[in-house]
Amino acid sequence: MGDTDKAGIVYYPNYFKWFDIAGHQFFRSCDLAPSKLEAERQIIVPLLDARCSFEKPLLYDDVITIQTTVEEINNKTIKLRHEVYNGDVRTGHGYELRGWVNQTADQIKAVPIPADVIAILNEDIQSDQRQSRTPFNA
Ligand SMILES: CC(C)(COP(=O)(O)OP(=O)(O)OC[C@H]1O[C@@H](n2cnc3c(N)ncnc32)[C@H](O)[C@@H]1OP(=O)(O)O)[C@@H](O)C(=O)NCCC(=O)NCCSC(=O)c1ccc(O)cc1
Repeated sequence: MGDTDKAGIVYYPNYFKWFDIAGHQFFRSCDLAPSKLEAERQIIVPLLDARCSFEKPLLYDDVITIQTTVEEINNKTIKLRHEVYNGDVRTGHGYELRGWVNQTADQIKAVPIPADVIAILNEDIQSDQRQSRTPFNA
């Protein structure tokens, strides 16, 4: 509701907010919750790059679903692909590139993604099982 303008059309920055929420949901669904990464590994996953293509309008009262999958695993970054659906109709898609970054009192530095995390993320690439589907009200 609060995500639309007076005419009832969704305001575009909301897509990036939904991407952020869906990305966090995705990491939680893989047992890689950002709060856990920070507490247990001193790792944060800041956004380095993002993109969105807007294909169809979204209106007041539409209930949307975000489908999130791993698009790329690089040395120190992960690219998540997000697709936004209103029912069966895709209204937009894009990506978030997140860094795998060690944060200590002294420094913030990207570091190589460890093998156990690569294995978890590869499972997502190879199967449809771990796609996070997050419903929102536009
Ligand atoms: C994250 C950084 C410290 C990494 O810097 P460095 O340690 O020098 O790493 P590098 O420059 O070598 O880059 C590491 C990798 O990222 C890639 N990279 C870095 N920046 C970019 C951009 N802008 N686009 C694409 N790729 C990039 C780079 O190519 C390297 O890739 P691979 O090695 O091939 O995997 C620095 O890039 C930075 O501070 N960037 C700004 C991040 C930021 O402010 N984002 C805005 C939102 S903040 C946020 O999202 C957040 C903050 C805190 C949290 O707890 C959670 C989230």
